[in-house]
Amino acid sequence: MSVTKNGPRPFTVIVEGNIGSGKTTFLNHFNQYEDVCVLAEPIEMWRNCQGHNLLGLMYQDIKKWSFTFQSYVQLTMLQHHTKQTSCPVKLMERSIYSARYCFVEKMKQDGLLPEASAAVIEKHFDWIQDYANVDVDLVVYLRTTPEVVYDRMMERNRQEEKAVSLDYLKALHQIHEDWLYHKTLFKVPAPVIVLDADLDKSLIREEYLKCEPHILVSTKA
Ligand SMILES: Nc1ncnc2c1ncn2[C@@H]1O[C@H](COP(=O)(O)OP(=O)(O)OP(=O)(O)O)[C@@H](O)[C@H]1O
Repeated sequence: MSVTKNGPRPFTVIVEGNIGSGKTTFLNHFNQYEDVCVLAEPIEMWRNCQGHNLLGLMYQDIKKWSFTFQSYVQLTMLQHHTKQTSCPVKLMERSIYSARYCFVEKMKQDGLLPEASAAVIEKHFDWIQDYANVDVDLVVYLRTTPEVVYDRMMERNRQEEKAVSLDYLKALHQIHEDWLYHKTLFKVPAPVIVLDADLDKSLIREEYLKCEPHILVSTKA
């Protein structure tokens, strides 16, 4: 446990990357370690907010639902960041950071989130950063090319993602790149490990093993 301004918290790792970059697969690999608290697939919460599929609504009518969706994403991410665990390591799929820096930013750029709505999300985000325990220790960036993740997305054929275009994935890719690779866009919340996530499932294990020692630092594994 490291001690921050907000008290003790586990060594916290966030896993970031484009849609279809393999975040869930990466996180599932770490389920084998009992000292690691794995918080995967926040998408399942977005699909069921008291019976409402907010992800589906967002894709059906982005202008109408963007604020509702992003408010809920921010809440679910905050819940994951602050979730208590006795494990020395916490591994999270996405974070309040990618929600704000990648997705809210893209919606703003595209004029899909009114400025006043974006301002409210940003106010919440700033408050959370100042007063909640959302610090992280490591970012794992699953780096991909847009064409590869587009093929994966088509193959998995998620109902809600039918409207997602290659152009959208290219734009999201660029935001991830500028944020986590070139480090020119927004503040990076922790040191970044970059993995080649274009690799096929049969070869990606090697990449996982490369970063394991950096993640399991505080465990007995
Ligand atoms: N703020 C946001 N944070 C995360 N996803 C968002 C956000 N806004 C919209 N989305 C949408 O949620 C869906 C889930 O994408 P995400 O990359 O989080 O998971 P994934 O594609 O299942 O990950 P992977 O395939 O890498 O395991 C996508 O359709 C994405 O466009």
